[in-house]
Amino acid sequence: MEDDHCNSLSHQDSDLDLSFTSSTSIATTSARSSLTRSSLCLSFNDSTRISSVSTTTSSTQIPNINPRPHRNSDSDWSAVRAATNLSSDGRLHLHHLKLVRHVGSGNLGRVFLCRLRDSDHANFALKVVDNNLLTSKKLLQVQTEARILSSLDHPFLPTLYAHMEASHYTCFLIDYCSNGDLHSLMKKQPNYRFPIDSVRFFAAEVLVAIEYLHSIGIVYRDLKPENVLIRSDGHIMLSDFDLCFSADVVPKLDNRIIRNVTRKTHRNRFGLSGRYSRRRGETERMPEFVAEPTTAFSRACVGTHEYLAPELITGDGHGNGVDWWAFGVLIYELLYGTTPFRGSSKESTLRNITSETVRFDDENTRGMAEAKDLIEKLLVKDPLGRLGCARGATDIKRHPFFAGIKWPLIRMYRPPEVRGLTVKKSSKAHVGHVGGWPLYQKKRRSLLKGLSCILLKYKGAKR
Ligand SMILES: Nc1ncnc2c1ncn2[C@@H]1O[C@H](COP(=O)(O)OP(=O)(O)OP(=O)(O)O)[C@@H](O)[C@H]1O
Repeated sequence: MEDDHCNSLSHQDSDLDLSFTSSTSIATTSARSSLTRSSLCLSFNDSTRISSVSTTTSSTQIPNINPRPHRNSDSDWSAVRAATNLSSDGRLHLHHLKLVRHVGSGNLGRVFLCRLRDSDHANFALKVVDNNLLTSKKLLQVQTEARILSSLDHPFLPTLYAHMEASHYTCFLIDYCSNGDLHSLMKKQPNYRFPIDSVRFFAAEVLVAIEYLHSIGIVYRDLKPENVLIRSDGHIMLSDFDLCFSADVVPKLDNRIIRNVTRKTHRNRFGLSGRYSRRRGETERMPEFVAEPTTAFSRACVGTHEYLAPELITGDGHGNGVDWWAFGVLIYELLYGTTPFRGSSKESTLRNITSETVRFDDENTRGMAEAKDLIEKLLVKDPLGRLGCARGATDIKRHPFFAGIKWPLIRMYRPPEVRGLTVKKSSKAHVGHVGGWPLYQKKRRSLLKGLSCILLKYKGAKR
């Protein structure tokens, strides 16, 4: 009941109405339950980069509005900006918000669906952390999450509209994802398995989100379907950044050498450069942008059992490769409804991860051979030989499983039609399904056909 506003926040931050903390009795929309695979955070003898963050909590307000270029002109930002402009100190406060309902609880805090008091059209998620209930380790995780959230600016990652520190609460105002998480959606599918084109869609978007995180030096470390939320438009949003660590990244332009291919430009009848032909025997250099934190290093054992990479379990230290391993596990789970190394206990799962190779017992229906090949290349025990570890998403995007995807248009693909996914119509034009031929290409072809007919007629008339 979205409109049954639960306990609202008080009008003065200094005089917080804490009654909303009792709202846990309200049913959660997410399928999170006691069966949820929880993230673990064990430290070996390594302080990791997280420790560079100060442990003191500030009661003063952190400047809470950062411009987010990719969302700058959208209505949610406009609503937040309008509320902020009316505020006496030019900041957003808790009293500008009304809570609608409790959405779920995590390791660190609770998440509420909320709206701005003066504008009912935009939904937001408010993550509320009670600092008094946290150990110093968890406080560090909250600070990591705050730091990471404030640096993100990507359509498949949360936009931090405001970061509020009030009394002993830390609050993050981010995008609300009305379609819940991918794990809950998976449970609604027949045999918990998504059709292959849906897996391709979700995997492609997750890949782009991780590519962005790595390009700014963030190793995510907690990839799993529970942390892939789905927005109202059917596109994904990665969540939960408390286990991330930061590393240096040096972006570079690599030259990819393509053998046996020569491109020769043809001229079409209008004198425009048209299609290319290929000739054997020559090589071509193609510049590619690579920004992968290949020197990232941490010894902390964090993540979720079934998704841990072998190097995390052995504790020898790990880097960017843990995300590419987890990406392989994610694709496997979305396709098969279970993870590849799952054992009868957590210990046997960990043993399987370090000793077993991934196995597939089913037939190769359409697209499955490519999917299996990609999974095998991601689930290589040695990170040095794992796809993605050396050059990041650039290499993974080229895998035949993703053939045909127009990566710059990824936001424009139509989300899959799967059971339980309600996609709100957006004003954005779609370019087709990820598995199919983008619609805009069909349109462009018929437009060109029409144009050439007109030009031929015109030439004929002149003669
Ligand atoms: N922006 C959001 N929109 C909709 N639901 C959300 C949003 N963020 C979190 N949730 C849901 O709220 C619940 C709690 O999320 P939260 O991130 O606090 O916990 P968590 O995922 O368990 O993370 P942690 O690892 O920090 O415990 C989860 O069920 C999650 O799916």
